[in-house]
Amino acid sequence: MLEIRSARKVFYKGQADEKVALDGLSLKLATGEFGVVIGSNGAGKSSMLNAISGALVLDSGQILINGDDVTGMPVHKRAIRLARVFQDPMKGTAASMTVAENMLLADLRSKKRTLRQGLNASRLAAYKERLALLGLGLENRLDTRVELLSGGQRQSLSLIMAVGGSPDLLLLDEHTAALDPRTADIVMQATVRAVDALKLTTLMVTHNMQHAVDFGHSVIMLDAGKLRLEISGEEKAKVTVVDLIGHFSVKTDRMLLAS
Ligand SMILES: Nc1ncnc2c1ncn2[C@@H]1O[C@H](COP(=O)(O)OP(=O)(O)OP(=O)(O)O)[C@@H](O)[C@H]1O
Repeated sequence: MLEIRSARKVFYKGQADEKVALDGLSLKLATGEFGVVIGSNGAGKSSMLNAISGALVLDSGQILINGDDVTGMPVHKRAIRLARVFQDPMKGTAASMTVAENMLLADLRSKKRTLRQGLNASRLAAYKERLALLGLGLENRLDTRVELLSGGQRQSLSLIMAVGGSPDLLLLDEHTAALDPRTADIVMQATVRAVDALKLTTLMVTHNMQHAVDFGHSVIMLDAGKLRLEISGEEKAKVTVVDLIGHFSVKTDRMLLAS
């Protein structure tokens, strides 16, 4: 469960270029809920994710994860409870290491073990099982160096590595934005498979309105640092790309073409 209470963050306060990034933002995400966050450039989406991860210190307001107030908790302590996947598929994995070695690295990071324990048979079996969740055949490529994988396979591997420690919350920070449309769809399918199988509470930021329509339990729209709209249940099942675009106060050229 995630709760953001009246989060406020102002950059360059009192100066001519003052920017209100979060303006009393409040939202709740239930345990197991997959919320998709949309909003125009500068709406506060990254600031919100950074505030949740602790990278951004709020001026006021609170962040609660599973009921615990983590507002003042340092980033490294909060990191144990959070998983985050970023835009760049090259960042979440080590290119010159194999799929299995990458899984081991993630495993050791989340469980604070030493490298001495290495890749034993039970670990390899567990990694195969995890990778199979993605539906991309990575479980059969344990000995392949990651640099030989496609961008989509690599980003999906980043995702499964990030969630190895059973986090309370998964943050997807435009994790398909750097991929071509077909690959982005493949990664989204893999994401949904993993999120469903592992019952992860997930907050995904995207500029892809079709993904916001097709995936997740709710759509959360931010505007000028506030919650502008929340759509869930039957309303979410019926919503279209055109409906979502209609709620944007600022429309980009790409959106105007799509509507
Ligand atoms: N480190 C910073 N220093 C100064 N201003 C910032 C900083 N980070 C964000 N802002 C400002 O805060 C506002 C919200 O930015 P934020 O990056 O959170 O929006 P966003 O919704 O993620 O936008 P985008 O879709 O372009 O990534 C913007 O006006 C932005 O210029």
